[in-house]
Amino acid sequence: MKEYALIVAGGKGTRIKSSTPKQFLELDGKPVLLHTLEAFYRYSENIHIILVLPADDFATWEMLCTRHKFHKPLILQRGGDSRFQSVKNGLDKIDGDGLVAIHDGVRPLIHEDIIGASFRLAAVHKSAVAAVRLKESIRMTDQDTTKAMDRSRFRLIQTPQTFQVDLIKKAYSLKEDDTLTDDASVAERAGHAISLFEGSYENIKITTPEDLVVAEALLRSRKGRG
Ligand SMILES: Nc1ccn([C@@H]2O[C@H](COP(=O)(O)OP(=O)(O)OP(=O)(O)O)[C@@H](O)[C@H]2O)c(=O)n1
Ligand SMILES: C[C@](O)(CO)[C@H](O)COP(=O)(O)O
Repeated sequence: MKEYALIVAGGKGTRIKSSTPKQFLELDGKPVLLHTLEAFYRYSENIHIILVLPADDFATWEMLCTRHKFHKPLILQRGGDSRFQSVKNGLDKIDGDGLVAIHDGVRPLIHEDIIGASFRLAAVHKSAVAAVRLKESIRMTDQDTTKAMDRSRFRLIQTPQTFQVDLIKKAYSLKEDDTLTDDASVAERAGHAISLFEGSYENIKITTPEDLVVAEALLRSRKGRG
């Protein structure tokens, strides 16, 4: 089955408060996004990568990304005003069937084993979404009151989120809704059951400044492990 990776890197990174979008900030000597792309090519030299870049200054980001030569060229696409729009634009670049792993460009610590597991499981279950258990207690808050919750019933959801191409394209053809924060919620809204699999605590999303420090430390420790 044909395998695609749809890497969304079209955001502005407002929460990290940097003038350069966070996917292009340097992490252990190279841009965050390059770490992410390299992990997918480590998984497979034959994977088809669609890379969604910010629509503002698209030509600049395009030049930056094509300067680095991979053995298989990236398929570039313009992002939209929301992650939903960026994923939808990226899916437009896929013709025919297969499986697509949708992944945040700002999760540079993704490991090729997780990518492989997501494709294997999606081939069987039509969807495969990386998730981890909570390591802390949680409470539900409601104005002035709070209530302890059973953490064993919850998962933190990561990417990759891998789907059959036709399923996820149809799901993204429905109307955008702000409450749909990931691809699993978009597929679920379209009536599909979502299969979870074990992600990794290392697969962090660079969202706020301290995440860069943690990512740098994790990358160094990986190098130390060889
Ligand atoms: N319009 C958008 C918004 C987000 N993303 C991508 O979706 C992933 C996860 O989004 P998030 O961490 O929220 O990124 P930003 O939207 O850039 O960050 P912020 O919400 O802080 O502005 C990122 O790789 C980001 O580049 C995208 O492709 N297009
Ligand atoms: C897709 C995602 O990374 C799964 O955890 C997450 O929902 C993105 O959220 P954000 O608020 O747009 O960063």
